[in-house]
This record gives sequence, C-alpha cells and structure tokens, in this order.
Amino acid sequence: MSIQIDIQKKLQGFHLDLSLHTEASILGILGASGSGKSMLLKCIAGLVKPDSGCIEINKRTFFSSHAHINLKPRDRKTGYVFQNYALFPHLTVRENIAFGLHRKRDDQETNLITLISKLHLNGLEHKYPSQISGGQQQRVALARALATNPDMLLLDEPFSALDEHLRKEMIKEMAQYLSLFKVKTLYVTHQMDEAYYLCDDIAVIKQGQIDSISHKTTLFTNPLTLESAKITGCKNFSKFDIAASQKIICKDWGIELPMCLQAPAASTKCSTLGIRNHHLKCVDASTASRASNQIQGWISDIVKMPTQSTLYVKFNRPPSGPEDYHVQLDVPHEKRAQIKEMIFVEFPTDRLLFLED
Ligand SMILES: Nc1ncnc2c1ncn2[C@@H]1O[C@H](COP(=O)(O)OP(=O)(O)OP(=O)(O)O)[C@@H](O)[C@H]1O
Repeated sequence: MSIQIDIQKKLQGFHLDLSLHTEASILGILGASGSGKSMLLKCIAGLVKPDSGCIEINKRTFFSSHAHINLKPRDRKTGYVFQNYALFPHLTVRENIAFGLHRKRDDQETNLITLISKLHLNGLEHKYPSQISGGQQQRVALARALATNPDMLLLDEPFSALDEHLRKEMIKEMAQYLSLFKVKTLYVTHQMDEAYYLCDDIAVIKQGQIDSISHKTTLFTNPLTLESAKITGCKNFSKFDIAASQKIICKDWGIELPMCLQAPAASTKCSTLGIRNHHLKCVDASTASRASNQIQGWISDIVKMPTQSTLYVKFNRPPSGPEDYHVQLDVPHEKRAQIKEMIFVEFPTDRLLFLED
C-alpha cells in the first residue's frame, strides 16, 4: 500500500498538520487521546475535507487542494469501522452488512454469504444490533466495511467498546481476518499491544503531527522520541547532560550513571533519558555490589498487581510520602519489600533510551 499524505486542517483549538509517507500493508496509528488519529482517518475517507494539501493512496488522488480534486467518500473505495461501530439499530445484521451495496447482484449475494460465514455471523443474520454481543457487533461492522470490496480498510479503535477479555480475543480474530482478506489497512488505536500484535509499521501521532514512523520492533526496542517512548509504555524519564568526566548526569533523578555506547554526541537533539520499568532491577542492600550503575534509593510506595508489583523509588534521601519518587520498576509479585526500605536500583546502561522531545 502506498500512502502519500500531506494535509493541513485548522479547527478551533486543534491544528492537524500531517505528513505521512509509507508502503506498509498494515500501518498502525498510535497516539494519545485527542492527538488527531480519527481526524486523519476521516480526511482519508472523505468525511472531513482538509483545508489544504493532498492525499494519494495507491497512486490514486483522493484529495488535492492544488488540483481541486476531492473524491466523494463512495468513490474512494475505503471501508471504515468506527469506534462505536455505528451500526444502524433499525436494520438487521444482514441489512447492516448489505447497506453499502447499491444494487443487488448475484456476485454481491455470494459475497455477502461468504462474508457472513467467514466472520462467523451465521445464524445472526436476522437479529438486530441490540440483540447481539459487543464482539458480534464488531464483526458486523467489519463485514459491512468489507462488503463493498474496499481497496483499503480504516479501523478506528475497533475494540474500544469491549471489555478486556473480549478485546484480547478480538485482537486475535482481527489478525486472522486481516490476513484472510488481505486488505491494506490503517489501524488507529491508543493501545500499544493492539498496534504491536496487528501492525507491521507504526506511526506515532502527537498533537496533529506525525512524531515518528518505524517498524514496530524498532519502535518498541529503540524509540527515538519522548512521545514514542511514552506511548509504548516507558514510564521513567529524566533530562540529562553528559559531563566532561564521561558520566551521564540525570538531572530530574539527581543521580549520575556511567557512560554507555549509545549515548549521543553533544550536538544531538536528544535531551531526555528514559528507561522502562522492567529493565530496572531491584537489588537488596545486602547483595548490592555498589557498582556505579547501582544507585541507592528508598521505596516510597508499592503497588501490588496480580502478577507483579511496582516499586516507586526515591534517590538521594528517604521519601516524604508515596508521591515522592524518581523512578518506578516492576518486581515479581513474591518479592518482599517494604515502604521506606533502602534498596539499590540497577540501571542496565545498554537499556537507556536517549530521546528527542
Ligand atoms: N468537528 C470538530 N470540530 C472541532 N474540533 C474537533 C472536531 N472533531 C475533532 N475535533 C478536535 O480535534 C482533535 C483531534 O480529534 P480526534 O478525534 O482526531 O482525536 P483522536 O486522536 O482520535 O482521539 P481519541 O483517541 O480520544 O478518539 C481533538 O482536540 C478534538 O477535540
């Protein structure tokens, strides 16, 4: 799929100014709430008209302010699954799926039967949306989007209305459908696990602009920007300087770390250091080697979850309360730890992320 998008749209209090160029078959769009993900899909589908710019998908121009082209939504051949599915409540499952088909032709009838079967909707054809489950409604919405044989699927947080268990089930199903139907897909979500599981490349969108675009493994292992690190789950950040003594001064944490290979040159735009919770290690004071990457700290809070606990740790002096901490790290659920206990936090320096703001 070739996507060439350069668009601008000004709304009250929000400015979409977005440049996106990719050949990915399934592109994830990951971003915080209000970052402009849905607006991007609406511009591609033709539901919102940009103020200026161009949208070219698979070499077809959908929109060009310069050439005065603005294809009607139905001429763009995109299938759209909305956040809340937007099924018609007064139409049955079958009528909802067939809604986008203009004329009843034999091949369309066959296509409809195939879709109903492939999306496991047999037996539900004559039910109304209110009579089927959330997961089934989601499949009907997907079937309706696929019924017109679109060149491209636009999926806008298709699982946001589902509970966590069903969401996980539906992610697996969706992966099967996407590989079965082989439609080029733009997949909007703010859930990093969905984007990672379903997409090849992922674009991170921040305040109406593309922050980064990369293969998913690169995004998760080596994010280059603060926003990409945050949206992929990194929780510990500090501004930093490289000292003449070849130490990394972590200004917000008030500590120094030994130099590492991936540390950037002085001229770099990177100004924030990050490290993921699960890369930090908790070392008991009795077993700490006091190596230069093991930093003394005190536990300010402990949050126990079913499979792990999160320790909140303050450096340099004991914390004044649970909110007073510098980093958080995950430890096995069984780990014995106490608030105010002194521990050492080990920073594997090869895991440090150097990020642009
Ligand atoms: N019709 C509109 N008029 C004015 N502002 C709008 C309109 N639609 C959306 N916005 C604003 O545009 C911004 C981007 O909205 P958008 O729906 O694209 O966000 P999003 O990233 O999809 O968020 P979410 O994950 O919460 O759905 C928001 O600040 C929103 O308030």
